[in-house]
Amino acid sequence: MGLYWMVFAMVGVISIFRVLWYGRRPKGYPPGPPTLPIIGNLHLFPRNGVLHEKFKEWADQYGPIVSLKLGTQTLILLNDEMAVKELLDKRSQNTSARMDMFLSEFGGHNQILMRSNDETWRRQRRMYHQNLNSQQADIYVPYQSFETTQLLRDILNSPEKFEDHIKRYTTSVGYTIAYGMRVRSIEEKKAARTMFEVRTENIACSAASLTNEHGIFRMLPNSVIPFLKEIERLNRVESDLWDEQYQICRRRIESGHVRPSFCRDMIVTNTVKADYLSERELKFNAGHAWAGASDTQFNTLWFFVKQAMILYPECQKRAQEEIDSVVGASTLPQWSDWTALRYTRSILKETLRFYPATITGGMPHAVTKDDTYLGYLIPAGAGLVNNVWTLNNRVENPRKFDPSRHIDDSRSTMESAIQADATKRDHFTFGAGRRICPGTHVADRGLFIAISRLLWAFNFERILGEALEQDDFEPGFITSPRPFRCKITPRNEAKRTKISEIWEQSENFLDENGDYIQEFYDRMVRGQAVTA
Ligand code: HEM
Repeated sequence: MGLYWMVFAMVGVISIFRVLWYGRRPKGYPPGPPTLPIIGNLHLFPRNGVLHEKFKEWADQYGPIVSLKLGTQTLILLNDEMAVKELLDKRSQNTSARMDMFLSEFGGHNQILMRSNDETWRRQRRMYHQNLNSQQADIYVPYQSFETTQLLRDILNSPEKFEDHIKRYTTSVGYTIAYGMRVRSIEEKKAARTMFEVRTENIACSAASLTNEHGIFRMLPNSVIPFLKEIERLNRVESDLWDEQYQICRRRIESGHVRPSFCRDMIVTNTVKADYLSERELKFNAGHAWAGASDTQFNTLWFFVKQAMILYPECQKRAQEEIDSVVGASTLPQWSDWTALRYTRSILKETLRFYPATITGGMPHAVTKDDTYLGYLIPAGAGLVNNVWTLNNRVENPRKFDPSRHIDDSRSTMESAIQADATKRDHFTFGAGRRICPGTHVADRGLFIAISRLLWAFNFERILGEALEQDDFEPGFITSPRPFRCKITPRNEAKRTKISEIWEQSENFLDENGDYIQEFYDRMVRGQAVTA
């Protein structure tokens, strides 16, 4: 009996010890804030959405790499350029996995952003490299140019709805690049509304993260946990959505119409056995290109209006003077003006640095095997955060919006990201290493064309008496400014007339549903200019 109780007591003590051990930072890990048993540092995570500021505070206090314990999981913040270059770029073979995430199990692990770096991810990624590289991205410039002509017309007609118009622009550009079809209006297009519903379902994501941290939930049947039912519903909605768009694209190919798109190119090039993707994987790849291109670019352009136009009117004026002298008052700027429009291009770079839509660094990379850096253990399974807010603010006078800091930099986002000296990167907004955003070429073009044309067309002014705080963000995985109002007017009467004329010409290429007519695609495929 005595022995029985002794064993029982020992097992009890060991179990309590083990439970209390959870959440503690083991010896040799990078430094970080003190932990509590079981929860680690979870209690220190702000509830009001200013996580990026907390990450910066920890970086300032503990140095270039900081470790955090989230229950049983470890998160490591990379806070300087050297850490990102060394760990995410140079050691990418070991740092391109994703953390074990419950959310990624839904949809059969087909969401490229969350999928770990297995064979299917490699094939999905390859499709992006093949079909959205810089030459391929050039093919889609006519879509982006066309869509800006509607953007200008929409803002001219209802300037107070500028936010909706920008959202339509990026959603339609994403849709045509993904599938070769347009979104004339988000209200009219159910698929676009559904895409945003699924994409912005943050509550489900944060609920699911609880399940990662407390693994016991993962053993229970999904039917007994209420938020899992919601995630399952969302994933069914998403799967049906991608299926529907894919089938439309497929039918168009079968009927012999050439609509340049990522989906079409994937279907056509999906012939190499070593890189073959199943139909379901193709559908998800196309769907996530659309989703990945829409809210990120929308929020970047919305931020651009906020600071470049409203809070820093002198930058607006300088860019307008540049556009007038380089391009001329009556011609719309083009993608080919990237090199000549130095200041305008710098406004884009500075917007991405100043207000990264992926403000907490996007999805953490994960470590496959134990490693060391600066003498600290980087344990297998830990998440590595490209701590973008901290990294982007490691410049002189960081909270001054100053495009001239990029004036001599004509590199594309990708060229800048892969250069040997990471301290010369323009910003860290698109990530790093093997998981860097594969949409950078498309984003450079779509954002530059929109920004230069908005500056060409309009004056943006602050509404007197209305408060507008510079660093006030909506919390979220993809952040946005808090909604604000501004006054938007054509720069002069000649611009007003020109915007209407350009839209009238553009409309000739649309059918009654607002989709492109065959001639648009024919000219695009032949490389002929389609619109202004
Ligand atoms: C302002 C525009 C954009 C921003 C700021 C942005 C940012 C990011 C970031 C930070 C990541 C994670 C990178 C990492 O893990 O290191 C990412 C991944 C991704 N982005 Fe973008 N992105 C943008 C536009 C686009 C566009 C236009 C597309 C598609 C056409 C796209 C498709 C993707 C995909 C598929 C991934 C997942 C890659 C993977 O996990 O392997 N993004 N993006």
